[in-house]
Amino acid sequence: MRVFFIGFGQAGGKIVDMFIEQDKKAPTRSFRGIAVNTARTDLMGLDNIELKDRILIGQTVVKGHGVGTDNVTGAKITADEIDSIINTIDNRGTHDIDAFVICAGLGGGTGSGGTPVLARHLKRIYREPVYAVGILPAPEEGRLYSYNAARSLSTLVNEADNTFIFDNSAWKNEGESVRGAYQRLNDEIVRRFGVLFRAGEVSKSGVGEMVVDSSEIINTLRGGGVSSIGYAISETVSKSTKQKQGLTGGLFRGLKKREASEEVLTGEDKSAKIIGLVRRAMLGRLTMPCDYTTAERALVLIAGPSGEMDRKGVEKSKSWVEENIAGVEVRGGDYPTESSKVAAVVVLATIGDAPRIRELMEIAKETKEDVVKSKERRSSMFDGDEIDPLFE
Ligand SMILES: Nc1nc2c(ncn2[C@@H]2O[C@H](COP(=O)(O)OP(=O)(O)OP(=O)(O)O)[C@@H](O)[C@H]2O)c(=O)[nH]1
Repeated sequence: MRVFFIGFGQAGGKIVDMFIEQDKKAPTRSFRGIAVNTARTDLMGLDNIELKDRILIGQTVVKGHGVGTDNVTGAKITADEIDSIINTIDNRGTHDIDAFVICAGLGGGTGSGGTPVLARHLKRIYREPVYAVGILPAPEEGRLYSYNAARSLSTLVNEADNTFIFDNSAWKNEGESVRGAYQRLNDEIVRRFGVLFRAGEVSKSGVGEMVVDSSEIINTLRGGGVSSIGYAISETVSKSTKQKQGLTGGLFRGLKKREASEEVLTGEDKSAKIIGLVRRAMLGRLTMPCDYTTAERALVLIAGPSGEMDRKGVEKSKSWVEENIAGVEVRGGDYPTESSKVAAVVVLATIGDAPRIRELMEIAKETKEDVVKSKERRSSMFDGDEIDPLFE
């Protein structure tokens, strides 16, 4: 899939910078990316996004210092400067892309406010789908972050074609600070979404047993709402791969009969391994912990050495996923990579129930009520006609 990434705000910019770094190491280029921010230093800290693709917005308002966790200002600045953002996107070229993906931390100000605004405009202008990767704040970051995230997300789900959620709190370790975990969390994000977004691209390693192209990803995400991703990886170099690599010529001929009977075994072995990986991906830690049985659609992707790809394994995995989710639409396929490991990604699309999002909405509601109450209290302090103001 050819993806145009937009990193909005600090978290988004860092993550897109990593996607571009990953793409530079890949045999073929699938990604391009820009970063948008109100903070100059955040933009300067990036390594892989070209300087001309880093856009500083809101200079006249916040003078390059960021919006300080105020997402209403983030949204306003983005709306005011949408033309210059779209111009940069146009200049970078959009004719050959399959989708836009906006990445942002939803708890801050710039990315949180800007992402829904940008999604709306991209959808208005381009035909390609617009997805978001939204990072949820950990509760320990405070209620303002949760409030921002809830407001941003509830707006975003109506603007983007689908929103992938990554929950910082589910991924940081016990006793670890969120900030201290950023690098590791970002690695996890880029690894998972890298496998997903690279699917369908032509690779030097050949084509898969069951090719999956970008239209299948797009159809999986068509339901909108929020989605979560599972991922698992295994060491490969199975017995059959070793044998194929090591046995040639006379030696190979001599062992042909034995190998033929082993092939059956290793064939089943390969299927079993893929099914096992897919189960681990779906039942393990998801980018957003949620009830996978409420997913409306799913996509199963296997990436790894071509010798490890197995049609039957993918088919069986798809059936297993289908038995376990609410909907019946399960797509899937595989593609070869030059890695020595097999990776499985399961996209659980359009999730019907996610306790973490319910919790976030609840915190936001309480926060809003508290803000209203405290405003009323404050203004009531100065109520009354007993004291005359100095002037009207
Ligand atoms: N996973 C991850 N989360 C991050 C990272 N940086 C910040 N966050 C989270 O993102 C939220 C804050 O968003 P930022 O991107 O820092 O804020 P911003 O969009 O730049 O907005 P302002 O700084 O308010 O102008 C918080 O919940 C942070 O925990 C990162 O590198 N990785």
